[in-house]
Amino acid sequence: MANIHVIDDESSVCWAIEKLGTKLGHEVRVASTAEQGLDLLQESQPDLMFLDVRLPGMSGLEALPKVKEISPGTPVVLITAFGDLEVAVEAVRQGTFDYLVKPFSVEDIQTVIDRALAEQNEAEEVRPENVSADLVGTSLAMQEVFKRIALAASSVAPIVIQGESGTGKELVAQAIHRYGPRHDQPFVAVNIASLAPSLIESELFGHVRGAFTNAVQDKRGFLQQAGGGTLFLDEVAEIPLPTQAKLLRALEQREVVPVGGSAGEKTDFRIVCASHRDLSECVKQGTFRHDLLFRLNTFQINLPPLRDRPEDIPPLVHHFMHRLEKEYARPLRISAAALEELKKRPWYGNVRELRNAVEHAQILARSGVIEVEHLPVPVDRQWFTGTSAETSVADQLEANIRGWTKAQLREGESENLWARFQSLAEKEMLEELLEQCDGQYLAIARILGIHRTTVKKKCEQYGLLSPDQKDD
Ligand SMILES: Nc1ncnc2c1ncn2[C@@H]1O[C@H](COP(=O)(O)OP(=O)(O)OP(=O)(O)O)[C@@H](O)[C@H]1O
Repeated sequence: MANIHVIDDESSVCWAIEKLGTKLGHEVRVASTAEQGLDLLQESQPDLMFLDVRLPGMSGLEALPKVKEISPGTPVVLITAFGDLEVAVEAVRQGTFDYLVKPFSVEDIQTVIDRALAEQNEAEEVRPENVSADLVGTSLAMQEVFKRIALAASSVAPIVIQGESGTGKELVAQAIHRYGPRHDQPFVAVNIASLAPSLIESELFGHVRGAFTNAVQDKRGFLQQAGGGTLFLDEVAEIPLPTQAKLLRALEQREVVPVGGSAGEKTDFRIVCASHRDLSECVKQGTFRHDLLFRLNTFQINLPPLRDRPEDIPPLVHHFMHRLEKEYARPLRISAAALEELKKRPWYGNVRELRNAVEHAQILARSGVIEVEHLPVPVDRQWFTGTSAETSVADQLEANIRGWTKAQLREGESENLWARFQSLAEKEMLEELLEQCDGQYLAIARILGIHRTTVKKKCEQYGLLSPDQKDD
């Protein structure tokens, strides 16, 4: 039997925890203010405490250091109706065990009680400096994200952030850095998709003078620049396979060898990666090394698309409006109808699209009130997913195959039609894949779902070998 204290001014919360706790065989004592709770604590030190953040008089966060002083071994679960990133960070920083966002279910309470009593205070330290409210979100999904950011910041493990474009992956990476122990060291953000594929390796690892035609002097790469701090690799799935191998080596050995160099430079950076692609899928398709994913994916944060958390739209709109008010030094408001309209839209471009829409509307709203007619037209899904382009390529291919077949028949070239078509298609596909996969048969075999020796045989058959192609 454990001794549990609940400090909350909402009697229904006290009641629910008391009822469940008693049912589980624990002794539960309740208090409705922090002051009463501290008195209770002087009488008996509980095995677990539930503490509301918003209390009349002294707040839960103010009471927390006193609780820790009186009863240092007691795991504390913070309860908040207004959970935000700062609360999450502060909660973890102060060594609280967990925090619950209202409304929560009986199952949530039971999970927390079971975990706390089993583990007895496993919370870790994070630094509180530079707390900022850049990441906005009141939805439960975002509260979970804040909680994971706080936990990620308290460790130095590699982190993978997954989410559609515009969901705030870079902001999350910045927050992990800002709240972490390396916050006063560099934060180096690199969007791999924005680099020319042929330059990715030298941009990441640097190069020595003379390594290639334009390498007129030694250059430090992003990995070296991030030394001591955090390296954020956005769109990490776009790193070519050979460079992935080099990145893995650098992470394992904490040493960076510049392109054209022979000696490695010791470096120590924390790596945070992001991708809008499912990296496990990329591994299945052979475009991402499984050992690298294994190395990077110690802890994952998934950012839900904005359309799955519409309750975040009003606070985000007000956040962006507030920033514009400050930038343009003029008050800005939004009509209820315009806000309703924004809440209804699917936001395939996520928060970035919403931010752009607010900025667009602000320019047109000369009176300072954003109305429906000031909003831009919703952007088509295909614009973000590229499905229309892909469909039209597929359509073109189909049409071309029909056209080619007709032409062959017309010209009386029907002999071995199937074999001729197959070799035509195979050759083009293999040629493209050899280029994409830097000549590695194994990677091509994974993508095609056929055996490596078949790939090799076919490449030889079509004369696609070149002396500089590496055989994995
Ligand atoms: N929760 C949020 N609160 C406030 N601003 C946000 C939030 N999420 C995203 N933004 C804003 O939306 C824009 C896009 O965010 P960010 O660049 O972090 O997204 P991303 O997921 O990294 O996008 P991409 O994958 O395209 O690089 C930025 O202006 C960012 O400030």
